[in-house]
Amino acid sequence: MKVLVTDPIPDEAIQRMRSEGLEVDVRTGISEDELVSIIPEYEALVVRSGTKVTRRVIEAAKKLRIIGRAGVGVDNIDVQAATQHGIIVVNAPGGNSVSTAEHTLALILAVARRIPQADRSVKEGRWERKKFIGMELRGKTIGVIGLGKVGFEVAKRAKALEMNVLAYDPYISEERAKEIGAKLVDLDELLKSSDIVTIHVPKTKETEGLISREKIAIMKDGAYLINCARGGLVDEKALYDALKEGKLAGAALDVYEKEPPDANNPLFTLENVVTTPHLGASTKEAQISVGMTVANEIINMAKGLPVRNAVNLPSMDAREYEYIMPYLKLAEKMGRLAASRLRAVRSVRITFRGRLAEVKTEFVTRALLKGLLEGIVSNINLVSALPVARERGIAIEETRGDVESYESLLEAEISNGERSISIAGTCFGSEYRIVRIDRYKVDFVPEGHYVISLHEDKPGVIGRVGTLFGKHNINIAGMLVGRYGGRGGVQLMLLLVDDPPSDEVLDEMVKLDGIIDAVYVHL
Ligand SMILES: NC(=O)C1=CN([C@@H]2O[C@H](COP(=O)(O)OP(=O)(O)OC[C@H]3O[C@@H](n4cnc5c(N)ncnc54)[C@H](O)[C@@H]3O)[C@@H](O)[C@H]2O)C=CC1
Ligand SMILES: O=C(O)C(=O)COP(=O)(O)O
Repeated sequence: MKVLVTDPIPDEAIQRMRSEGLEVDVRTGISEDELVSIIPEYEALVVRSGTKVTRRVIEAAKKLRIIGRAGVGVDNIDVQAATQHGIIVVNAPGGNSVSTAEHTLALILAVARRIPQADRSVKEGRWERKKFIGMELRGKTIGVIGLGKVGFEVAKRAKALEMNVLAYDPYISEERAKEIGAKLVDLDELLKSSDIVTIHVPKTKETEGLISREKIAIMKDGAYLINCARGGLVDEKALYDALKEGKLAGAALDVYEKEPPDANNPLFTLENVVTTPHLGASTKEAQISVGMTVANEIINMAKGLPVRNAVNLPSMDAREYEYIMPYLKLAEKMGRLAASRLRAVRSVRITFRGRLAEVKTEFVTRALLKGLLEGIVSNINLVSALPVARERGIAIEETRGDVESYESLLEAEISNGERSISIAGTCFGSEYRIVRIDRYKVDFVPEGHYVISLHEDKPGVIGRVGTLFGKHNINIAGMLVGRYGGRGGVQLMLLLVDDPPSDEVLDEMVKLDGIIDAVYVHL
């Protein structure tokens, strides 16, 4: 896999990818035009907040399969365009939360005690002790907007400074807020009551301009505003006016509407504004953490393993992820097997039984659809499988239930409108097995070249098949006959062959006395 890195990440992360045989090129600081011209040769792209991964970049990419964001915010990546092109976007949630929270605290203390201004004054030869009167934090109220990973860590640290913590986050539970001693309130109440307002929400269509001129107007007089999340969440012009007029006592900003900002940004002329150049995540620890997370995701992808933190796929915790992994392989193989027997699939019903019914299974469904569609649609993967299946009008139904004799069972009933096939499988640790095809009980690891056929249960059929394959010099490595209902009737045969048979061999096989049909599938 060829990997392009366009923002600075630690050497350790680059070496990690190289040690797994990945070819890594580092080209930091390149323009969009340069990126567009070189992206076609790469399968993976690693960025931070500096590179803008626009639709134009994504459309120019010919082989790109994964974009790794060594950090959290993905607002610099056109995720929708990536999804449409089947490109997985991964980030590294949590790895930089503490560093960003610490930076937020540093900004709060800096603006409340006017440290940068005082530092400048001393270095310029003055001794202005009366000028730099600050505000004690103890007993003051801090309003945390967005009680996610960073917001939570900020709240925790504010408590240690003996502050009252209010939080506004419509997506978080009361219990989570209580854990940290924060009181959940609505946005207006938070703004009216807080001496310090700090923002920790992602930049989305919903949050853009969240702290508008109207919202600033309802803030407490003499309050401070801290933005260590994203530019564009705060109306910079309105913030400037509020600071200039003395409505707000000060602001501390790590992020800007435009990055890098224009040197003549009016906010930079104000004495009561403290600034840093998007440094929240810039610690050695955070960079190693997010860099290694993304490197490992890219290595997983290169090995054909699913990734853990895709923003355009559901996320999973580590235990669920481990449990579900073999089921992803199983589901994909079940999809392939079904596709070999049915052409245009119209409906898929998936049943998760046992422990599997209790975990997040969206990946399993996607893996099954991937197996079903990969022979028909190019560039199908876990990201594109679901939208592509929907686009093609495939009805997808998921149900859950109990099971006896296995810990978990995965069942799929797949139909093309005329015929259907039903397959069931299970996993034992990391090993996956198919245990039923239609009404036939089987038990095999679906790996390798298979010929699957139906035949009349009468003497001589299996011998004739053996002779045919022998004649064409195809070694039969394994054979399994799934019997249903005792002697006679129609039975299922699975042949594991060392080499794929040609269409002519399969035609010859179907013509043999007693054979009803036969298909080849690579599992
Ligand atoms: N300055 C820097 O270098 C860094 C900045 N960040 C930024 O900080 C922000 C937060 O990051 P994390 O805590 O890791 O993300 P997160 O996803 O853990 O937390 C975001 C929180 O915002 C809440 N939220 C979403 N929409 C909301 C709305 N309309 N109103 C109120 N709350 C809302 C969510 O429920 C969630 O709890 C992101 O914008 C991220 O990009 C993160 C790391 C470093
Ligand atoms: O992780 C984030 O969201 C950040 O804002 C950090 O950005 P950076 O990786 O330092 O460019």
